This record gives sequence, C-alpha cells and structure tokens, in this order.
Amino acid sequence: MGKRKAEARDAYVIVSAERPPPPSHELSPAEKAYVKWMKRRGIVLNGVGVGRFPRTGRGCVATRDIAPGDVLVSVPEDAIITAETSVAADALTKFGLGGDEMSAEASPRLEREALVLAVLAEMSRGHESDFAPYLAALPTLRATHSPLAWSGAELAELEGTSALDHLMQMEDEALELPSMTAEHWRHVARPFLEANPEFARAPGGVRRRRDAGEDDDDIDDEEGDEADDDEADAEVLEAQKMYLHAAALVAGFSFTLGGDDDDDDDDASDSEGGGGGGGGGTTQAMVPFWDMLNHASPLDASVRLTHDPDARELRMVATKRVPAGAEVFNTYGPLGDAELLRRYGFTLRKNPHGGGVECGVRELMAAASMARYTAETAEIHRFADDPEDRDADDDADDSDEDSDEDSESDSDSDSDDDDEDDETDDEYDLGIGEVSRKDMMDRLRWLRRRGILSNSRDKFYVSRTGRPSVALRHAVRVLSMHRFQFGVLRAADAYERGERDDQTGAYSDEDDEDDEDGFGGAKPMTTSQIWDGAGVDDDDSDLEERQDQMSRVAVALVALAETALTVGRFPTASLRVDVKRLKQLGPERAGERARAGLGGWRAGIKSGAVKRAESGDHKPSWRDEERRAMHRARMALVVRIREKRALKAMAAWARHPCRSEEDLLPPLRSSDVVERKAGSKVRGACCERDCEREGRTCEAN
Ligand SMILES: C[S@@+](CC[C@H](N)C(=O)[O-])C[C@H]1O[C@@H](n2cnc3c(N)ncnc32)[C@H](O)[C@@H]1O
Repeated sequence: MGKRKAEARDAYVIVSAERPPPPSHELSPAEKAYVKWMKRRGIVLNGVGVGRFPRTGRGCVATRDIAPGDVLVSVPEDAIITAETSVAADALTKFGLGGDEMSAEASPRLEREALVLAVLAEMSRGHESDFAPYLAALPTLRATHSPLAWSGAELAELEGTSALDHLMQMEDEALELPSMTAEHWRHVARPFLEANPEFARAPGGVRRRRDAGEDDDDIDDEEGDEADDDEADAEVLEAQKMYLHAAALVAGFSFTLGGDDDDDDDDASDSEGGGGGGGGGTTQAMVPFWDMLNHASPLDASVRLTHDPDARELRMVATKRVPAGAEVFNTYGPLGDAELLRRYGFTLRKNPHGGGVECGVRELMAAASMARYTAETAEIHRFADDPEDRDADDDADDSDEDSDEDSESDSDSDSDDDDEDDETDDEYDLGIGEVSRKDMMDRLRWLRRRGILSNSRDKFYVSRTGRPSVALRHAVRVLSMHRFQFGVLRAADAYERGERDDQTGAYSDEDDEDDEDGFGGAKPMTTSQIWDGAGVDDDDSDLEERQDQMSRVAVALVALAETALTVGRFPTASLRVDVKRLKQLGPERAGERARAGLGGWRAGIKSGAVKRAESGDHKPSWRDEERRAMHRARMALVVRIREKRALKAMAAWARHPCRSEEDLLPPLRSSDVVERKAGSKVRGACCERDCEREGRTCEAN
C-alpha cells in the first residue's frame, strides 16, 4: 500500500496537531467533596489522585513516581456499594435479588441488575445516602456517553454493527450490561420500585425539580410536558431516567469481585473484563476510586486489582513503574471498539484487539446457499460440456436422492427439534443448490453436536485482518456442502454414535447393496477421516471432491462479506461514503472528549460553569450539544468502518489464490488445529508467481 493511502486510511485516528492541554489535577467542588468523603470512609490513596488527561478525560494520576508492588489504593469493604451494603439490601433480598440464594443461582445479568437497583436506591436518597459525595462525583448519564443516552438518530449510525446488535439483544442474559435494559426495567426494576416506592423518588421530588426549572439533560424526554400534568406518570418517568443512569454507571464503573474458591486474594476484575466471571460466588460492586481508572489494552495496564476477604479490604497494586504526573491505567479486557462503545461509551484511537466483525447463523445459511448454487451451476455447465461425465453423474444423482430419502432414520434422536423430522424431503422438487428445511436442520444439528453452534443466535467471528474463525469455516463448510457430501458425513457420524450398528450388517460389504448412505459398499470411514481427508486416495475424484469443498467455503465467505456490505447489515452507505463522512467530521481534537463528554460541561474547572452545573443551573449550550453529537457520530463511524473493513478483508482473504486446503478446510478437532504465528509467511504457488514479484506478503491470518 502506498504511503499516501496509508495516511488517508488512518486519518481518523490521528489526533489533531493542536497542542494538547497539560494534564490538570485541579478538582471541582464535587471532586473535593468526594476526596474528603473517601478519607472519612477509610479509603487510602497512596501516590495517586484525580487527574484530567487530554485523551481520556478524567482519570487516575500518579502523584509521585510509582514502583511495581506499591499499594496505591486500599478500600475497606464497607465503603463499596453492593446489593448487600446498600440501603435496599433487605428489599432486594425480599424481592429475590439478594442474599445467598440469589448468588448461588443468579445469572450474571441479574446480579448486575441487583447492583443497578442498589445504586438507584442510593441515588434516590440524595444527600442522605451514605455514598452521596461518591455518587455526585460520577458523571451524568449523558456524560458517560453510554449508548443508553443516545438519541434514535445517533443509534441509527450504529445500524449493522455488533455494538447495536448486542445492545438491542432481548434474550441473551449472558451479555454484559447495558444490554436488555428495557426488558429488565419492565420485568424487574419497575415491579421492584412499585413494591418499594421509597427508592423510586428523584432526590428533592419530581415536582420540586421541575418547578425549579432544572434541566433534564440526561434523557430525551418528548413526553415531559404531558408527564408534568400527571405527577404519578412524572414519577415513573423520573424513576426510569434514574434507572437508565444507574444502569449506565454499573455498566461503565462496576467491578466483579471474587469468582474462585481460593483462600488467597481474589482477583477482582472490571465487571466487563471477564476475569471474575459472573455468578458462582461473585459479587458485583461499585468500588470508589478503583473506578477512576481508565482503560488501556491488557499489556499497557499498570495495576492489579485485588480483594482480600479476610482483611475485608480491596487493593489497587501497581504492576509497573509509572512516573509522577502520568496516567495510571486499568484494563477492561481485550475488547474491540464495538464492545468498548456499547459498554463504556468510547472507542480507542488504535485498538490492538477486536475490531473484527461477527456474523450470525442466518447470514451464514444464506451465503452457503449461494455457494451451493454457484458450485452446482458450474457442475451443470461442466456436465453439459462433457457428455462422458453423464453416466457417472446419473449414478451420483441416484445416490443423492437415496440419501435424502433415508435422512429420516439418520436424524439425531436426542435433538430438541424432533418435530421437524416428520417432514420429508421428497415432497419438494429441490432446485440447484437448494436443500430442504429438514436437511438444513440436520446440518445445524450436526454443527451443534460438534460444539460449533450452540443456538440459533450464535455469532461467528472474523478478525479485523479478515481471518474467519475456525468455527466460521467449519460452519460454512457444512452448510455449503452438496447434499451427497453432507449425506456421507452425516452417515459416518450416525454410525460412529451407534445410531447405526455395524453389527446389524447395515454397513457390511455383503448387505450394503442399496448403498443407502453413499458408502458404496465400503466400510464407513470415521467423521474425522472424512473431514480431514485422511485416507483420501490421491485419485482424481477424491481430490476433486476436496477442491469442490474448498471452493464452496471460499465462495460462501465471499458471499457472506459482500451481502453484508451491500444488501445485508450495511445497506445504506458504502465504506467509501463512511470514510468520507469521517474525514468531514475531522480528526478528534485534543481535549475534545473532556469538553464534549466525560466531565463534559462539569469539567470546565475554572469556569463558572462548574458551579452552575453543580447547583443544577447549568444548561448545556448548543455548542456543547454539537460537540457531543459529533463525538458520538465519530465513534459510531469508527465502529462501522472497522467492521466493514473486516468484512472486505475477509472477502479478499477467501479470494486470495494462496489459500491452502488447511486454511479453507481446517481440521475438525481443536487439538488438530495448528496455530500458525500471525504474520508468518505462507508460501504457495502464487507467492512465487505474483506475491513476491509484487512485493506482497501473504499473512497466515
Ligand atoms: C471506570 S470509568 C473511568 C473514569 C472516568 N473517566 C471518570 O471520569 O469517572 C469508565 C469510563 O471512563 C471512560 N474511559 C475509560 N477509558 C477510556 C479511554 N481509554 N478513552 C476514553 N475514555 C475512557 C469511558 O467513558 C468509561 O465509561
């Protein structure tokens, strides 16, 4: 790639040359009150404080040179907010969202829901909360940049991305907050607040806030005027806004404590970092000052967070040297931009992780169907051109039909889709590339049995360099197979699992006259042998067969990418248009984030705006609003562009003539998968011919 092109590509990640403002350690009145509160609650800061940084906004600053092993912060257990330490502890237990019973059985999402309600309950107590100065120092909903506060138009910018897909997911309890917030509001939070109305009140009461003309800057409220007429409705609305705020705070600022049975210190991870996992002896917590840490990728993190249950203390321990004045970072995990945006409301200028894209099962099925059609049309053309093939193909067609007819008895007896098995294929006159619904169900079941698929909403990953995950390649391979090919695989599988007993003679050489499952009278091979091609004779038909499967996988991957980029998930704007729009928005300006977002208008330390903001008098200016909208649009575009690039790269990966059999048809068992080092050079016929001549390097991934 030419230098000029490389520069254009990365234009959006270059922060403008404008000199960034120096880090500021000056505290706002709310932050000063927070620091005093921490002292009162026994929280000890040793060598760190609240700082402001041009790229990350507010964060944790080293106030002296820090050495590895230094204990930088210690927090007594009773200074953290959990479902148990909150004012709502008893109410939550009564409601089934607290206590031991809950921890044993809880889904991670419900455990977090309990913390959301605990935070909400504390917020509703206003100044009377034991945690009031801590909560007052946390950002408003809008200042978190959480997509929970984005308008419909802003969210539309994320259409097609995994960020929006996860955000809108309505069933997956395993997803981290803020997914399923609407469902939990309806089915958990609202009933809880109806049973415990004392936790549903905005501090000072709705009437007083409205009469005082306080700006409701946290949520779009088109119904505000109407709601004003009806105090009950207004209170529900107010409670819902506070709930969203609490949910965004728990999504972006909470931690998971515990999670293993060791007597040693528990490793505590950011709740979204995944180290502590969810459920099974974990506790969700808001931990003062730990949450001052901004994110860096795992290798760049400078602290370890630990929980010592015996000492009833949580500690932040340095793992690296950090010079005085520099920012101290935590890691939220090896997350791509879509997840960083969905969960925390930011994207990174350069992100070594993720940045790829996810594809759903339906997309895979459509692409595989295209690959089947392409392969079979090509076969027909070949057949038409070469009459000698005709007899052989007639035979193959017969066995193909037989294989379909027989599929009833091959089906998975312990499948939960058994009712599907009543349908037979023969009623349908299947066209080129088509397979019956039953055949498709069989393929999906096969993938499920192999652990490649676990439910119909599963996602398959494509790395940002365009490399499809092994599972994705396995899945498209099975879905795009010719009916006969799949029949052979399925029959071997049934035989292996004992559904077809060799001793009955079903597959014996003598009785296999009907060649029901396409074994051609031979003893069936194992699934792995068929899959990996072990024992495949070097004769033309076997090699052709594998060549056919390779090209089906390649075509399916190309179709998957191109459909997604055009008529599928990104139907409205091309990659080129997105890049142009991003350029028009211009690069992120130093300090933009601090001005537009976190700490936003509360962060103008020296301006009177801070005092006004904290007294509730400050209205964000149109300029503030515009900056924030631009910032969100830029983040959405970054996510879209990175996902589109991954799709484009996958199409190029699959099309590349260098793709070997091992690339396209990776071995079935994970132990067989030979991980090649990223970036290692793969030499193939085309490397010598084209790639090397053109100075290209074919990457292993
Ligand atoms: C745990 S808080 C960190 C402290 C926070 N900056 C504050 O002012 O309170 C997490 C939030 O900080 C912001 N953040 C964290 N890491 C960031 C980064 N590397 N770049 C930009 N914003 C970041 C995100 O808005 C995120 O939701």
